[in-house]
Amino acid sequence: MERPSSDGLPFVKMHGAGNDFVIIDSRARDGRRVSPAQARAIGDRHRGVGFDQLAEIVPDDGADYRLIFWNADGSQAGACGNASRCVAALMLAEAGTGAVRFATARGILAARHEQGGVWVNMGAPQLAWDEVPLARAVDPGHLPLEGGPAAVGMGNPHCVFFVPDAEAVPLAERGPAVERDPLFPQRTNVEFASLTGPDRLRMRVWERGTGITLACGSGACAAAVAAYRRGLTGRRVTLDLDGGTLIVDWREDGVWMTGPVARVFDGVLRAEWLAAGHGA
Ligand SMILES: N[C@@H](CCC[C@H](N)C(=O)O)C(=O)O
Repeated sequence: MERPSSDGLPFVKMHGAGNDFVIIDSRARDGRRVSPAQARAIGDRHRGVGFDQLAEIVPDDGADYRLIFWNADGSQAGACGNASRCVAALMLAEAGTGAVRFATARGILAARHEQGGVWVNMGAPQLAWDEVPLARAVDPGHLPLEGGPAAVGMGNPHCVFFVPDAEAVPLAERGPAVERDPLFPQRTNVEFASLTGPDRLRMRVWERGTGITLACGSGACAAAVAAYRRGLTGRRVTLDLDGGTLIVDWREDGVWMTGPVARVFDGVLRAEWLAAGHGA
């Protein structure tokens, strides 16, 4: 079989609790960057590679690296907790250090080895209506929507519903309707969570720009923050998602999150495929 041409675009495929990512390192690409059309083409699960998010690593003057997050529909996201953990696992191994600092659209975040895993500090939750952001001044703790969900920003918007049974929610119907509710000027990620034990939530997710995913790290952070604020849990919460379990710990210096990480395969997007207009 013909080997990939050397001028193709290398990538790494990873997942964190089933939330899957294509990771492209643009630090040595002479300023070339992923375009929205390329992100959509690479994200096509039939004609491309497929991902929930594409994480692009670019250089940054004030941090070890900068991350740009792309959704499968070609839109960008200000935060992605699970991709941040996956890239941090690569970077911690590459740097041979115990900690890294990386820049994102919401500022500089940190990740480090701790308690046998890779933890990422997703920063302070955004709890004011205009920080989430919401379209008008309502109480983000109890939104005027059916079910009275909570809105929490984690660098991206989240709408968290606490329901008796997350399994019973028709996610494919409720998710897109809430994602595009006029209360969310930038659309929103949508989470349905049920309390299943002390400091433990079962959660299912509809992600803005992607749809149903097996896990969402920033969503887990938002749900843990909302659960604490409602008096349902303490500040350290275990969340069981469709693809695995995440742990969130809301500390003085930010909302920390950890969970499983796997490097699945390395590949090269063929130069011919890219040049043929797939994502041009
Ligand atoms: N999978 C993510 C969140 C990805 C971004 C989201 N779809 C958005 O548009 O905000 C995570 O692990 O946080």
